Amino acid sequence: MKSLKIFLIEDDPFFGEALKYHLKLNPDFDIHLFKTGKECISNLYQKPDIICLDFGLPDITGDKLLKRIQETNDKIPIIIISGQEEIEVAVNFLKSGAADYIIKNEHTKDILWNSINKIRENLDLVSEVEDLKEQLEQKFSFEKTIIGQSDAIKNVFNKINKSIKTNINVSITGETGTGKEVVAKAIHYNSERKNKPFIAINMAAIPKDLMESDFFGHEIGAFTGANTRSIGKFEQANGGTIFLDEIAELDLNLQSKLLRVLQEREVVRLGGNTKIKFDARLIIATHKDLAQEVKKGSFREDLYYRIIGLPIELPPLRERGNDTLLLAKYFIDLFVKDNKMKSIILSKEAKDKLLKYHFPGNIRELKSVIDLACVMCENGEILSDDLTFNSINSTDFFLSEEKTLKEYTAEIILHYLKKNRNDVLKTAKKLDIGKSTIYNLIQSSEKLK
Ligand SMILES: Nc1ncnc2c1ncn2[C@@H]1O[C@H](COP(=O)(O)OP(=O)(O)OP(=O)(O)O)[C@@H](O)[C@H]1O
Repeated sequence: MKSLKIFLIEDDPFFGEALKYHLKLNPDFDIHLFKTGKECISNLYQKPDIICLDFGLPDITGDKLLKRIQETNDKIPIIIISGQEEIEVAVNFLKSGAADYIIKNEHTKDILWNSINKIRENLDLVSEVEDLKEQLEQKFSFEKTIIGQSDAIKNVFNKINKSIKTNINVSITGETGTGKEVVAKAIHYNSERKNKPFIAINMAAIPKDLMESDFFGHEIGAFTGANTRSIGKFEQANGGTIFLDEIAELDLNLQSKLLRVLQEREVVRLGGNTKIKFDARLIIATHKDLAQEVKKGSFREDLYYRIIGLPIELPPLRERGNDTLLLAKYFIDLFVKDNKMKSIILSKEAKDKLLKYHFPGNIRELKSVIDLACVMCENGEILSDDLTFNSINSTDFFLSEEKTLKEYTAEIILHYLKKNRNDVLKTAKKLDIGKSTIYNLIQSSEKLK
């Protein structure tokens, strides 16, 4: 715990020393005793945390000294110690910004002790809040935390910068693990809404029958088990940002309800009839091609146009070139710091291996590969063998077989044919090829048997 610098201004040497002696019983209190107001002012450069002032000093009255201190720094809590018992005097001091007013008597030292401790608790809270604010700002000053220097990521930074100046809806697309949520948070925490809530909802993670109540809230008795009123996520996000992740998973019924809510900018809780206004910026994300979903009929066209706003496309990691190595180094440094380890570097072979791999799980996968490599490596260097790829995406394996394009094509057609129970017409339509291509393929594979 940081020690507390306390200025004690008291002209009565006996009383001053007695207070000093008592307060010094707390080893965290760093007491500086002065006998005059002038001494106090000329020592303000030492930045005291608290000042305890005697009301009747020989060179200056308590109220004047209070003012002089406040002119230099109005944040320092000042405790007035006075022989005057009139309530009016105390009230005037408190009105002028004194933190406390203590009467001089045999209890002064104990009351002062408690008063200082209370102020200290407050100061600790204030500094904790300041620290957290600073951390938050650092956390989301996106150029420092969204790592990358490729043209692709610079383009993303440019779009983030554009979006934070207005309230435009933002739609973020990209494969899993490309940083869609990171970008959504960066927009929120760098916008004017940063001190209001950021509420994220993942459509793929909420059971369909709970979604509506989760979005819009419910009143008591709205459905079996609704024993309490619940405030929905849209209401919670008021003034801030609502992030709808995996929006393509929303069913058509909820899509139309969402459209209405976005048009009217108000929600009605389930089982209620009051319209509640809300003001939240909308950011949506999906790994699917929404325009394609509209074409397929699984996503409403009118909702699509309402939410699309400023589109930000996050490229897969494999298209970000050297960013893979920058990110790898960033994750190594994080791991080393979190685990209080000595520094670790990547060998040339390990770098080559990372650059060759195509990371279907993108940055999330890179982070887990690096974390494991930091644990496995020896002598502070990650070698190629320390990098283990546990990709569950079978495309890697499929492509690693190195067949000809004709062979791959045949394999794909046969796969879909089997999936469609040998329905040639359906398969041809799905793959957008002529049915004769499929018949020819079947014939030639029959011949091979
Ligand atoms: N450019 C980046 N710099 C540093 N860390 C990143 C970057 N992009 C993503 N990350 C990290 O990668 C992980 C995955 O990011 P995030 O959850 O934002 O991805 P996502 O696209 O929303 O994934 P999903 O589609 O699966 O929800 C997180 O740990 C995030 O902090």
